[in-house]
Amino acid sequence: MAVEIFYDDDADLSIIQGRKVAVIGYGSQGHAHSLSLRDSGVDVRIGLPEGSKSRAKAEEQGLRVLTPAEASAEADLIMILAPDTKQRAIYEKDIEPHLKDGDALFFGHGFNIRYDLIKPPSNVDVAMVAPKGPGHLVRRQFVDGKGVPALIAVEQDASGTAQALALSYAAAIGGARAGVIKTTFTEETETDLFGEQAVLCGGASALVQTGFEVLTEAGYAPEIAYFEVLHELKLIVDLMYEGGIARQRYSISDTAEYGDLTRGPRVISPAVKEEMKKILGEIQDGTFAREWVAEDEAGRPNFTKLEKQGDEHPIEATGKKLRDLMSWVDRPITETA
Ligand SMILES: NC(=O)C1=CN([C@@H]2O[C@H](COP(=O)(O)OP(=O)(O)OC[C@H]3O[C@@H](n4cnc5c(N)ncnc54)[C@H](OP(=O)(O)O)[C@@H]3O)[C@@H](O)[C@H]2O)C=CC1
Ligand SMILES: CC[C@](O)(C(C)=O)C(=O)O
Ligand SMILES: [Mg+2]
Ligand SMILES: [Mg+2]
Repeated sequence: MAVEIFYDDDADLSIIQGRKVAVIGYGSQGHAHSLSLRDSGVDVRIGLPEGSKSRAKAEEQGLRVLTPAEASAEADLIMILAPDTKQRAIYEKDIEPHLKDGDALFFGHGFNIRYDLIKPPSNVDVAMVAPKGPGHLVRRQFVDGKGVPALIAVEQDASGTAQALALSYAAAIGGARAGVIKTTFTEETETDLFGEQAVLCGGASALVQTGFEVLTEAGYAPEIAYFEVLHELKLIVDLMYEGGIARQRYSISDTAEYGDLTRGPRVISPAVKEEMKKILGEIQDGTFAREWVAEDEAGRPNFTKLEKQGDEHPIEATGKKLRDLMSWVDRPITETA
């Protein structure tokens, strides 16, 4: 089925400019949405708990910070940009008691609706604006006059105008400069989880670490291995981003292209594709969501252990040393990261 793609000309910015928006959370996505909404002329306030380390940052950046309950009570559109595993508790304690007829409840990812963790009342719009990129780059691209594409979805259309509202919000954070695709909470959740697990984060990180290990274990210099499998990956992916895999193949040598065509399928073998299908199945049947929610409730023991192992991988120390010598990389992740 053909998708519907919307651009700035299809969006009416005045719709979101007429709302009182509360952004709950001020992390990767929260800071990007809030600052870009404000820069687009939207009345925005931030909801953060009293002890949150992000309060000072949001205030320094000129935003009004309230508690999540105060922000929800004041607003008529509430965007939840807290961690997925914390959203249900925040919703029940700080948001649900303040929902009024005509309010809108927005999400940046469909996890809590797709897996029935949050069940909103029928008198509010429930919609999603999910940028297809990390929050710090969503903000950086907005500031640079560009935009990260976004998905919008409407789960519940109490007002009859929820889609126009979601599109207006997406335009205000720069998404409609690049393209906004209409989807469902289910499609966004399942494709997003699959993308981050199998390709963008899980697949790419494991590919880079494994390539580094193979080279260094064979006795090659870690610095050369780093440049080869991590630093240059960005340059190769830049070509894919600009012109697809064909542009990448146009720019590389024919020796590289022959290796790409013949060896690539051996690395990403049919067994890898089978494993990817299994991972997708675990997302679709809720296994991953149940595992992640239980891991979080248990205090994240496995997450913490694996994160530490990743931080201690030798590629990190090698990379830090080399990036310190390149003034244009390793910019701090700040407002315009
Ligand atoms: N990271 C990304 O680029 C993307 C994320 N998303 C989605 O966006 C949502 C937010 O993710 P992300 O930006 O990564 O989250 P982060 O972990 O970066 O930030 C979470 C924010 O929520 C705050 N927070 C924690 N607990 C509470 C609470 N009880 N009440 C209010 N605020 C709270 C945190 O405060 P403190 O600073 O004090 O810890 C922090 O500011 C998720 O649904 C995610 O799936 C979607 C697309 C991409
Ligand atoms: C790729 C990871 C992501 O889905 C994103 C930045 O889009 C996330 O959840 O952070
Ligand atoms: Mg994503
Ligand atoms: Mg995601």
